[in-house]
Amino acid sequence: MNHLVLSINVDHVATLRNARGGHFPDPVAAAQRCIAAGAEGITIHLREDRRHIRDRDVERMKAEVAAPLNLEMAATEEMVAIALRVMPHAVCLVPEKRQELTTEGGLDVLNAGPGLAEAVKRLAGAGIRTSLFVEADAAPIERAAALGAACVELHTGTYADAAPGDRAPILARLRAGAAIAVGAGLECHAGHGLDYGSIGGIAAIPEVTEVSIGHFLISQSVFEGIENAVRRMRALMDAARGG
Ligand SMILES: CC(=O)[C@@H](O)[C@H](O)COP(=O)(O)O
Ligand SMILES: NCC(=O)COP(=O)(O)O
Repeated sequence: MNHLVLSINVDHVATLRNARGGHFPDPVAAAQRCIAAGAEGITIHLREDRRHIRDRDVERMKAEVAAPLNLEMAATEEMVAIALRVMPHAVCLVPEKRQELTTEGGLDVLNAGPGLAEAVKRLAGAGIRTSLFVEADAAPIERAAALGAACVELHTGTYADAAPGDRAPILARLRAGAAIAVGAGLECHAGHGLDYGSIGGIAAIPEVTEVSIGHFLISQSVFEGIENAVRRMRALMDAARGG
């Protein structure tokens, strides 16, 4: 089967750093270790409230990590300006609520105002691979293609949070969504909440070409080290992909 790219989200290294207000642990150093261990990209989410990743982290990540940088952000004027200045390899536009603990679902692409279309146009026009974080339904996926996005990232949080015995219908919806995305000419990515137990189902979807995984792997690093956690995830992905 085709290769599945693993992009590690290091947001929660910054969460730990910010807990004490200093410089340790450094999310850039963590990202470098992930790449050395076999990850192929780094994802960071610059939130409007800067609760974990901060502006300087975005700049350093671009300058100091030799791997494609995927910047997750809301489609606001402030964030678009930052992306156009830093020029990450990729931007994934996500919904964002200040009160949420984490991203709760896909973008409401169908009811989005002109700001979303304008953001896609400016980012894609600057040569940044632009993705929309969506639920695995035909309407938002097809609208993402119509807006000129290069990719969609399917929200896997509902699948990952479900009990293993309840996952089959959710996985079937993700599988169908991935086929719709590719049929619409989009690259199909997936992410949110994935762990060692849930990655197999997603990695086995051939249309999915990239996954981003963060909270679980950074947490698991406490027990087995970040390099081992990345290697183990990579091995599970490869096994699900058929070697
Ligand atoms: C868009 C997405 O799925 C996320 O992973 C998001 O970046 C998570 O944000 P937090 O890292 O703040 O939970
Ligand atoms: N886009 C998903 C992501 O970056 C990581 O999400 P999570 O594994 O931290 O839930």
